[in-house]
Formats: sequence, C-alpha cells, structure tokens
Amino acid sequence: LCIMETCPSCSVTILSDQFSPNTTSDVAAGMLIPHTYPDSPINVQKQWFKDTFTYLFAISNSAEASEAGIQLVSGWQIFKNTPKEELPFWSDVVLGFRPMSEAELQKFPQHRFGQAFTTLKCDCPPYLLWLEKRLKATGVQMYTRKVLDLWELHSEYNIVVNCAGIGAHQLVGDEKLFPVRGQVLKVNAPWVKHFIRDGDGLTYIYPGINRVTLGGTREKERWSLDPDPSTTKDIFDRCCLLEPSLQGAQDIKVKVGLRPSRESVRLQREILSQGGVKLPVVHNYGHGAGGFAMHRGTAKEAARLVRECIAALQDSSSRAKL
Ligand SMILES: Cc1cc2nc3c(=O)[nH]c(=O)nc-3n(C[C@H](O)[C@H](O)[C@H](O)COP(=O)(O)OP(=O)(O)OC[C@H]3O[C@@H](n4cnc5c(N)ncnc54)[C@H](O)[C@@H]3O)c2cc1C
Ligand SMILES: O=C([O-])CC(=O)C(=O)O
Repeated sequence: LCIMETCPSCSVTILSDQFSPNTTSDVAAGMLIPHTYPDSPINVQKQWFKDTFTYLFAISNSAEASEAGIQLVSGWQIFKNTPKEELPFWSDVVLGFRPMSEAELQKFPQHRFGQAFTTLKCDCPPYLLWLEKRLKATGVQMYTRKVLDLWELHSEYNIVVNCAGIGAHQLVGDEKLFPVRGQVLKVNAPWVKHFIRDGDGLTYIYPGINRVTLGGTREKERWSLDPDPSTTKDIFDRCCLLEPSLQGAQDIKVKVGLRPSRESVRLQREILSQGGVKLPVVHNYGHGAGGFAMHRGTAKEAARLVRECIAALQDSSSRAKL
C-alpha cells in the first residue's frame, strides 16, 4: 500500500505462498507496545512506531475502525520490581503514559510498580483483510506462489520487495534471522476491557474488538507450529492469576506463530546480479515481536527505498539511450 501511495504509476504484484488467515501476522496479538531492536538506533525505532501509531490512530477515529479491527485500548504494564528504564522510548507516543497509582497496584499484589497508558490494538485477521481489500481496490494483483529464489523473478519484474518474514531464513539464507515461537489463546471474555501486560513480556491479556488474546511464550529457535496443550494450561493459569475473572472465559482457541527475529529489522537495498543482468531488491523483514507496532513506519521506509530503485533504473535507462 505504501508503494502504491508513493509511486502511483507502479504496477505492483504480491506473490505469497500463504495469505490471511494462514500467516504469522494472523497469530499476533497486534498490540502497539514496541519491543526494542538492539541493533537499530532508538530514534529510528521511535519514528517507525510514531508513523504506525499516527496511521492507526486515524483509522481508530474513523467509521472504518470496526471493519479494520482497530481500537484504542487502555491498561497496565506491571512489574515485580521497578524496571531500569521507567520511561521507555515510546512513552510519549502512546497516550496518557503515567505511573500506576497505589489504588491501581492493589489489584496486583505480586507487583510493585506499573505504567498506565492508552495504546492501539489491531485485531489481526480483520485488519489484514481490510488491507487486502484496499490493495485490490488500487489494482494490485495477488497470486499464490512460493518463491524459491529471488532471482527467479528477474525476467518478470523490475524491482523485488522481500517481505517474507521468517520465510526469509530459507529464501535469502539469512542466518541472522531466527524464529521465536509464540503460543497464544484467543478467548471470549467480553467483560475484559483493560489490557494487562507483565513487564517480563511473558504474560499478557489483550482485549480486542472481537476476542481477548492471552499470552504467551517466547521459545528461541523452536520451529514447531503445533500447539502444546501443557503450554495452553500454563498460559491460562498465568493470565487467571492476573485477572481471575478469566476463569469464565469461553471458546478457547490456540494459535502458534514464529516471530521473525533479528537484532535489527533488515530494511535495505541490495542489487542482485548475474551475467551482467541486475535485479534491485528491497528487503523489509525481521520485525520479531514488533511487526504490528512498527509496520507502517518500516513500510514507508521500504517504499522510499523502492522510489530510490526506480530513480536508479530511470537514470541507467536514460544513460543507455544516450
Ligand atoms: C504469538 C505472537 C504474538 C505477537 N504479538 C504481537 C503484538 O502484539 N504486536 C506486534 O507488533 N507484533 C506481534 N507479533 C509479531 C508479529 O506477528 C510479526 O512481527 C509479524 O507478523 C511479521 O510480519 P511479516 O509480514 O514480516 O511476516 P508474515 O506475517 O509471516 O508474512 C510473511 C509472508 O511471506 C510469505 N512468504 C514467506 N516466504 C515465502 C516464499 N519463499 N515465497 C512466497 N511467499 C513467502 C508468507 O506466506 C507470508 O504470507 C506477535 C507474534 C507472535 C508469534
Ligand atoms: O509482548 C507482547 O506484548 C506481545 C507481543 O508482541 C508478542 O508476544 O510478541
């Protein structure tokens, strides 16, 4: 979508071996609470988050909000001990960030410190469908196809944008990319309106427009997509400790996804070349646990890189004509 917005004369085709609802993005909780990428400058991460927050905030304030699955949600991030960083880099992007009051903390006897704020949440499958609808309306073609090697696309396309998520491990052999397996439960508990996140990042309760997401797990380098029943019970018990009313939750569905993790998002241009033929590639993958929190900001940057590739192609073709 960002490419179509920045370069409306481009013709864009999406190739993917899986579409919604069978992607990692369909599993995500879709909360806008950033995770830090150790190897990306904080000011850059803050800009990606700001761009994403601003974009989704506008949707949440529009009549599209419910179809797009976007809503504002208020709640608490709680800590057993005061964290080193009391003011995270994103604290002035979310709304109304403040320390929790004593009265709020009384709800969590095992925790001593907390942050209260309002952020945005995407219900991921409806949001992905909403994006797909907008893509189709701009004339973008979508085909189911597994790409084995980016080079196989050189005779059909001028520029390739690689957004393969964890699939980039195989597609471009990126050894720096690894899965962090996550299991979550999607439950019916419409009385839960506030989010609760344990600051250790393991346990969270995120109410969305339709369902509440209960999490979670972080298992580095584990590739299995099979739900683990003992983990399901463990997640449920941990969440009930924080919000005992969840004992009454109904219709529990279990989902597993592989976070495409890296020390930094790979957001860069590369020129592939074989026998004098060149194929410009823009990589945009490796969003780890923050693909929703950062998606619009990183997509805007990827679209800017595509524009640079177009300018370079135009430049070399006009030189060839001289
Ligand atoms: C349990 C869990 C909870 C999460 N919660 C949050 C959260 O609250 N907030 C947040 O910001 N993030 C969250 N995330 C992280 C988020 O899900 C990811 O960062 C994001 O989904 C990555 O998006 P992506 O588009 O890069 O990858 P994907 O959604 O995996 O999309 C990649 C696409 O590329 C296709 N593809 C891959 N390889 C090929 C190939 N060779 N040929 C053709 N097509 C290919 C795939 O089929 C897929 O359609 C969570 C993740 C998990 C697992
Ligand atoms: O940590 C969270 O709050 C949710 C999330 O992004 C994940 O599980 O990856």
